[in-house]
Amino acid sequence: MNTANTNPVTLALAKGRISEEFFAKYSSKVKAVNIESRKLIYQIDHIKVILVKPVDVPTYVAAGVADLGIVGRDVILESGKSFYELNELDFSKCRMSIAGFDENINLKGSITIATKYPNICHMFFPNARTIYLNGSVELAPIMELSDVIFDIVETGATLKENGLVVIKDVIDINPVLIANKASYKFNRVTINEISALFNPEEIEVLPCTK
Ligand SMILES: Nc1ncnc2c1ncn2[C@@H]1O[C@H](COP(=O)(O)OP(=O)(O)OP(=O)(O)O)[C@@H](O)[C@H]1O
Ligand SMILES: O=P(O)(O)OC[C@H]1O[C@H](OP(=O)(O)OP(=O)(O)O)[C@H](O)[C@@H]1O
Repeated sequence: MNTANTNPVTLALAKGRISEEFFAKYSSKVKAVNIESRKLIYQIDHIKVILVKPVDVPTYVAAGVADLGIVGRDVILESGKSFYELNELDFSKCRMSIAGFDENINLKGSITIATKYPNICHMFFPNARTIYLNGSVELAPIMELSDVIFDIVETGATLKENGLVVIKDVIDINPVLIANKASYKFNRVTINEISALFNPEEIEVLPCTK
């Protein structure tokens, strides 16, 4: 990743779907990354890329251990942590929606919502009771644990295969390039150059030797 300024920068990249789609999107420019590898640190010129569980990216960036992060807006909102948001990135797009069986349910009423995202859910549906689940959220209304779910929808296949329908689309989700506020203040030129690189895509990934 060539920029005029070469101050060292650490980028926490959400491991899994986002890192895979990030490397796929930049595949013509990216080399020496084996997606199957267990390696967690790569060096892209002066940028150290660390592969981090999505939910942990805000923790690394808020602590300033990573200057930059790339993670879904869902995770950013749920974390409640404060960063600068530099770029919305154009891959791994999805949306967060309310889904269930009854399209006429009153979403402003005292309903029960199962979700992996209780904080975001409370922002949009303050009257609802939320039940936290860590995955397979679609099961909750089927098993009568909740009235509806608040979850990520991409293709809609999971909802369809489980007989659920979208009742309300709530928010569009993209990966976002975020910056630690102090890092941005002291390293603004380098970080702005990196931010600009994410559109024209000039990235070369090399294994980290340290
Ligand atoms: N169909 C989808 N399902 C889930 N997340 C999606 C989808 N499409 C895009 N995303 C984005 O990808 C991110 C989740 O990636 P991934 O599924 O690899 O992680 P995860 O399974 O939530 O995390 P972990 O491995 O820590 O449980 C979300 O935060 C969201 O921004
Ligand atoms: O609209 P679709 O394309 O079907 O994608 C949406 C599904 O993908 C995610 O689940 P994930 O695969 O992350 O598994 P999880 O249920 O264990 O969170 C999400 O929670 C939905 O279940």
